[in-house]
Amino acid sequence: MSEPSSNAFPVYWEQFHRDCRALAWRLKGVSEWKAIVCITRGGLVPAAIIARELEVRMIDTVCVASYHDYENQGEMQVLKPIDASVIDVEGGEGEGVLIIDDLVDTGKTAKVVRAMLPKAHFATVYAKPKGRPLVDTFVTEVSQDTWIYFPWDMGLQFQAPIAK
Ligand SMILES: O=P(O)(O)OC[C@H]1O[C@H](OP(=O)(O)OP(=O)(O)O)[C@H](O)[C@@H]1O
Ligand SMILES: O=c1[nH]c(=O)c2nc[nH]c2[nH]1
Ligand SMILES: [Mg+2]
Repeated sequence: MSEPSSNAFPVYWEQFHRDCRALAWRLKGVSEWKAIVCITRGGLVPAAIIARELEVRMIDTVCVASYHDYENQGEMQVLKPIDASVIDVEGGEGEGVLIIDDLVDTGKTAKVVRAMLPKAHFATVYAKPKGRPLVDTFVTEVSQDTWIYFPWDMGLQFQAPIAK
């Protein structure tokens, strides 16, 4: 079991959309992107925004699960591999393929997916220091003891006044 995160980094929809657009700007011109592979489920929303901005229409998923319990990573399971039509793009190693995830934390997910397409470009919106060496392009780094709260995981609730 890992130490609980001591900092919280809540991300709102508007900020997330802006950060995904910033990532698209960084990726524009890096390569002629032939396909996007998004790592479910966290990569689905950024991949939709980036595919729209970079006009990529060939989109696939690689389905993995490892955080079965909040903040505690278990054994990595690959539920669905990358499709052969994407593996075969440009001769098989991932040249011109963009892999998208919402964040890299320990780097465990990135390591497993990178091994599937070694020449693909790996991009995330957020990165923590342990996983950062596995990412080619990202937008914002947060400390390792920060937990990022995504808008799709949150809801509105009453806040007690600060004075209380
Ligand atoms: O760098 P790591 O320590 O491997 O952590 C990063 C991964 O953890 C989260 O996914 P998660 O496995 O929780 O599944 P989800 O995307 O379905 O929420 C996140 O979306 C990344 O894919
Ligand atoms: O919502 C999340 N926030 C995080 O900081 C994180 N790290 C791994 N998996 C994560 N999921
Ligand atoms: Mg994920």
